[in-house]
Amino acid sequence: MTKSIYLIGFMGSGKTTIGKKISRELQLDFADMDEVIEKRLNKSIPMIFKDKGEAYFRIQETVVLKQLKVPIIATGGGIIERSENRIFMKENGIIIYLRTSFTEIQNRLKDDNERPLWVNGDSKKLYKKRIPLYENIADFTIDTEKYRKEEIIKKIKGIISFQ
Ligand SMILES: Nc1ncnc2c1ncn2[C@@H]1O[C@H](COP(=O)(O)OP(=O)(O)OP(=O)(O)O)[C@@H](O)[C@H]1O
Ligand SMILES: O=C(O)C1=C[C@@H](O)[C@@H](O)[C@H](O)C1
Ligand SMILES: [Mg+2]
Repeated sequence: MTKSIYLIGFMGSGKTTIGKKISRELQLDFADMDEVIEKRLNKSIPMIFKDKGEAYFRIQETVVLKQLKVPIIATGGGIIERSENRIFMKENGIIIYLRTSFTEIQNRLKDDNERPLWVNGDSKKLYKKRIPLYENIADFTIDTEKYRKEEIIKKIKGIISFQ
């Protein structure tokens, strides 16, 4: 594999969960961008947002995106916000969008307090704004409500096997 697989989608779409499982099953290196940022700054995402603000987080996110060279990458939900990130992913990888409805995300994240923009922001508005961005850059789209996790993983493995 020369290109990375970038998993994209709204918060709670399963990028981290699915990415980790695939990398384990295929024994391919994996990076979760949020985890990389947290380790680098030695701070949790909520603390980064609280202490430094979203703009600072977005800068770190772009730096990490450009440095990571591993086969499977779980991005953060906001990776598509910057056009710079979208161009980079398009040029350097295969982009897989894990499509999930807002209702299902509400269900999955009902007890979450680790995602500042989910907890504090207008998440419905954010969701509506981002959907076209995910859709427009995706090379492949997988509906995470139509398929079980195992089936999603199988589909992604299929995509990888063609690279
Ligand atoms: N396909 C799925 N079906 C049901 N629940 C799921 C599915 N994928 C993930 N989940 C659950 O949704 C929650 C959020 O998943 P996860 O952390 O993988 O999302 P994410 O896309 O990485 O979010 P973020 O953008 O905030 O990093 C977890 O509790 C996870 O178990
Ligand atoms: O959707 C977003 O903007 C975010 C999603 C998470 O993965 C984290 O990257 C952070 O909480 C911001
Ligand atoms: Mg994640």
